[in-house]
Amino acid sequence: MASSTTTRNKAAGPQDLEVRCAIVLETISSAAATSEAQSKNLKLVFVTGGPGSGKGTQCNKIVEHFGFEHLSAGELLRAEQNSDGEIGKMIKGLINEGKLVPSEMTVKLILNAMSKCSNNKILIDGFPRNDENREVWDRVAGLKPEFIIFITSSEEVMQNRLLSRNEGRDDDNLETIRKRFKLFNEQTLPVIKHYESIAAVQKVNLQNLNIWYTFGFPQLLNLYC
Ligand SMILES: Nc1ncnc2c1ncn2[C@@H]1O[C@H](COP(=O)(O)OP(=O)(O)O)[C@@H](O)[C@H]1O
Ligand SMILES: O=c1ccn([C@@H]2O[C@H](COP(=O)(O)OP(=O)(O)O)[C@@H](O)[C@H]2O)c(=O)[nH]1
Repeated sequence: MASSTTTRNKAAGPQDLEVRCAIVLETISSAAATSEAQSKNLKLVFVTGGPGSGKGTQCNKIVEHFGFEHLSAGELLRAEQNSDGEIGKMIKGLINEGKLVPSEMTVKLILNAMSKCSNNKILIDGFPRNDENREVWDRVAGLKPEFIIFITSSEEVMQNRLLSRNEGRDDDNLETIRKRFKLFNEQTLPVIKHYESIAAVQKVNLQNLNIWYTFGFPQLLNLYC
């Protein structure tokens, strides 16, 4: 409990109290989306891995070959950062600092996006990133993933990929990349460890694989989804 509070304070800052309250209120209404989601026989797969490990790349291939819908938490947040007002500014600031956006906001965006999906097979890319993310997800969404894909690579390879991916992202600079790696090691790896005790985690090293890995996923996807 104490560690979630610390993470929460670090991510949001005291000036965001008003913003946080608004988010919590909106989150309650997205609980309605959750019960609808449950009745759709949803199959969720979480896709995790360090920044630049290739999560988005593999997700695009899985969508192409296995008919999943791809929801990237980072992309949903980047779309939201352009919204007017304090919330957009807050998200932009946190992403550019390599910090996490408050969990309520991310969960709300994922649930809203899920409620618009007609597909019942959904990849959730880049979430949850820390224990507090997972707690809020479990509390608000209450949906367990069928399994988790965990993509690994060395930091050197991931850093080179991020610095040359040319997507115009402000957070793909050396200083922020180092902060994102630190956050991944300190906060995301423990969440993956947690999932290893309650769900199947498929770990795939794509460091030397210059191609997509879809050929490795069919058994899993057929088995679980
Ligand atoms: N297996 C791979 N081999 C070489 N380059 C890759 C591989 N997977 C992804 N990339 C490249 O690395 C960069 C980061 O990949 P991306 O899928 O955006 O990572 P993430 O979503 O994990 O941040 C992109 O430019 C992508 O084209
Ligand atoms: O659940 C999430 C997912 C992403 N982010 C923010 O969005 C950034 C980019 O995440 P994304 O998954 O798009 O990229 P990656 O860092 O994996 O390359 C992260 O560094 C965080 O600042 C967040 O706060 N919560």
